[in-house]
Amino acid sequence: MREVRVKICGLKTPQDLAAVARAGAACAGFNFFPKSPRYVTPAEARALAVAAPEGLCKVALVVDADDATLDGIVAEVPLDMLQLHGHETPARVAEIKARYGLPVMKVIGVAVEADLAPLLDYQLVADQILVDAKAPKDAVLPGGNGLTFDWRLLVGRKWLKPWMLAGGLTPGNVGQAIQRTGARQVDVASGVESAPGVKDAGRIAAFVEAAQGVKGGVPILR
Ligand SMILES: O=C(O)c1ccccc1NCC(=O)[C@H](O)[C@H](O)COP(=O)(O)O
Repeated sequence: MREVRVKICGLKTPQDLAAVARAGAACAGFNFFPKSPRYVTPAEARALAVAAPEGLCKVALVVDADDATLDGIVAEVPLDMLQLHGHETPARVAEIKARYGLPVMKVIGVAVEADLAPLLDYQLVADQILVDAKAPKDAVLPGGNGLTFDWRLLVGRKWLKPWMLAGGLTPGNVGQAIQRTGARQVDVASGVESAPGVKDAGRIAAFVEAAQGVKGGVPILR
């Protein structure tokens, strides 16, 4: 069975990038949501992206971004994927994919089974799906809140596109999350930090090791 791919989201410094590369993560995420403690400007993200080792997938996280914002990011930062973490409709996902010619990963926030209803429509237009915990109504951030959701909602699901699991993952629970859901890709932001927006190289290494050390990855049926 192939290795679990890990994405570490919200990198801000060259030290973060070095830790991610050293740990053997597959993807690095740059966060362009201005209210986030993980926010980077396009210029800051560019400096990190150009220094990234070959083969590290560079992902831009945006939230309901308009064309002007996306134009600025895509023109400045060498990217491999766009992560849409807002309320983008399937039509908007298709529009962004066509406009920039980059693979697009659409995020679905999940708290209850009904939240998974739009999955089919999004799988028809996006290249990948990221299943994350749904942010509470009063949350400032639509993601990166360190919340988990009921992983049993994913068990036995048929997927048309590659998908990634996120939401409250940590070095301590990622192995169990992979075993319970059968995820082959995982994403983390706050679970590898010492404070909001401050990545911890030791936790990054421990997370990747825990994710890649899982044997079997067979979903446990309800
Ligand atoms: O991390 C943020 O600050 C953030 C802000 C706005 C939208 C999304 C955001 N983060 C998304 C992620 O980094 C992850 O994909 C995901 O939400 C998991 O976060 P966490 O539970 O902290 O691991």
